[in-house]
Amino acid sequence: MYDIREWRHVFKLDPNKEMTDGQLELVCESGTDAVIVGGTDGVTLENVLDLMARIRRFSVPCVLEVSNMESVTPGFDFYFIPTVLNSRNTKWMIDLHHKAVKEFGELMNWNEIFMEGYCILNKDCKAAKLTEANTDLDDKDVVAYARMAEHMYRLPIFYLEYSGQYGNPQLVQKVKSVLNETRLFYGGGIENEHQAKEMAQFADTVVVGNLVYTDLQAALKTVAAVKG
Ligand SMILES: CC(C)=CCC/C(C)=C/CC/C(C)=C/CC/C(C)=C/CC/C(C)=C/CC/C(C)=C/CC/C(C)=C/COP(=O)(O)OP(=O)(O)O
Ligand SMILES: O=P(O)(O)OC[C@@H](O)CO
Ligand SMILES: [Mg+2]
Repeated sequence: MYDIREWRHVFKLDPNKEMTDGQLELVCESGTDAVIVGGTDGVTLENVLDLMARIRRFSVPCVLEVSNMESVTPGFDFYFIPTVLNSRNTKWMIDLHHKAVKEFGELMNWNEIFMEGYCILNKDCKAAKLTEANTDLDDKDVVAYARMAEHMYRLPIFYLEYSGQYGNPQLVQKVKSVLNETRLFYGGGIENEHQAKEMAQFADTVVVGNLVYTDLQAALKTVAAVKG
């Protein structure tokens, strides 16, 4: 399925974490809509190439979520570029992006590239620390970021990121209620089918990350929970 607007469930695999071929096969053949390759730290060209080549044995769509320029490589179906809307540092909103496009603009196939407006809400996660995210936000602040993503920046994806922590379903519902064109991705702390199903009521796309590494069987069950 190569239309990201139809994705309901995706797994996010961290190139900096170990996974056997058998485990990777279960993930790629699980019925998930796509596999995103991404992480905050330790992402290198070598570990991205290795994971991409191993995922490419399967037919599942495969995305690189760019977290640094050094690890960008051809060969993925899509490239997701995060911009952290609630960062206190313009580096993570626009500066790195400007630098990358200045250098590689000629090579970029814009049809494969999708911007993700991140709103990071778990103050303790690595991405929040790295990007100096202001996580001290109330629901109205988050809803305002969502509206900006859709109406001011016309971003294809608004990503509510709780990496490592299960978020607030009521907030996800509120955010969804103000989005029409922009797709709402929810990711963070999903540990079982129940949580995956709960967030799938409101988010367009549910992202399951760390559970793949901590409890693969539980992670696999989230696919049916979300896709029904
Ligand atoms: C040659 C070729 C094919 C070219 C392709 C063209 C292309 C796509 C070029 C890229 C152009 C471009 C504009 C790049 C942007 C450059 C860049 C570095 C932008 C910054 C991205 C950013 C804001 C990163 C910050 C961190 C972040 C938000 C990462 C997202 C992933 C995330 C939150 C993972 C969760 O963390 P995790 O590591 O899993 O944490 P745990 O280990 O605790 O679980
Ligand atoms: O690893 P978890 O907590 O499932 O989060 C998924 C994803 O949103 C991380 O970027
Ligand atoms: Mg992770």
